Amino acid sequence: MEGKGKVNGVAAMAACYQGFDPAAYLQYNYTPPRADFERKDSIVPWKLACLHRAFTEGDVRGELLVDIGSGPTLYQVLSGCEVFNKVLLTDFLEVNRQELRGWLEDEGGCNLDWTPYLQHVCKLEGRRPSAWTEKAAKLRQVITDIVPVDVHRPQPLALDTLPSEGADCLVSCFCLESVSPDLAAFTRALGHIGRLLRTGGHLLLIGALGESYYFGGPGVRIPVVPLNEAQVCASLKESGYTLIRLEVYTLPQDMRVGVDDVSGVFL
Ligand SMILES: Nc1ncnc2c1ncn2[C@@H]1O[C@@H](CSCCNC[C@@H]2Cc3ccc([N+](=O)[O-])cc3CN2)[C@@H](O)[C@H]1O
Repeated sequence: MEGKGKVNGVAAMAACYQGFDPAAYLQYNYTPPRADFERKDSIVPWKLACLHRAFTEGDVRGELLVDIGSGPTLYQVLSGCEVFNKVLLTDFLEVNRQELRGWLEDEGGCNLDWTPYLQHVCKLEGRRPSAWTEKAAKLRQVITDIVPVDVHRPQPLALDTLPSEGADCLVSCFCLESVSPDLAAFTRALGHIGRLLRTGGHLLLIGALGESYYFGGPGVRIPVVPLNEAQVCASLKESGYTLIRLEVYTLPQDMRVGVDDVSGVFL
């Protein structure tokens, strides 16, 4: 039964995603109050500060950074693009890959203005906010491709996508728990993406705690496997990772805006 449940669960998740609406999703999660750069306790500035620290304080740098399940967002690689020569973006849905290409081609074909994000990360880097145009150019220069991914496959990417030794670093934000029907599938997916990483490479994983659903568009309710810190740590250990640091952010009441039932964020 477990095997049968596994196939149906993953197939059912893929069916849920057919209604995913990038523009609505960006509106729900990447505009104020969740993305309010004037508020220290807003979620997006917290995430950007954690990613900035991870890519500048540790020895996390190298040739290739791969973002697993990019969705329609770029914030997850705004710091990493300064310390990796190549950045590969990936997503399961063509609509999201198209959204990312729209920004890359800089012809106004995207649904969110990333300027405040670029300016905020420049500030974190001690640069003047007007350096955001240089950061945008840097990002467009290092993003080598935007490719399909499926974390439920033992080989999540097409075989010839990565060099034989794998990626130096993976980043994955709010993806695995939102695409896995249960904890076992979440843990298996962690193992699958781990095989894309070279020995000694780093995984930066951002995810939701206590989330059981979210809206991927108007009326598009997508089930999520609710996780707590202990389960995240156990799944990482079980799929072969050594945990370096875990940080948890608890959502203030006014960040709970009805688009999901997230109670916290881990990184
Ligand atoms: N099999 C698959 N393999 C890889 N990617 C897949 C697969 N299926 C779907 N995908 C791909 O994964 C998806 C990634 S977006 C997932 C959204 N995660 C939940 C949402 C996000 C969010 C954001 C911000 C905050 N916050 O507190 O600030 C909270 C939350 C919690 N709600 C989507 O791009 C889909 O296209």
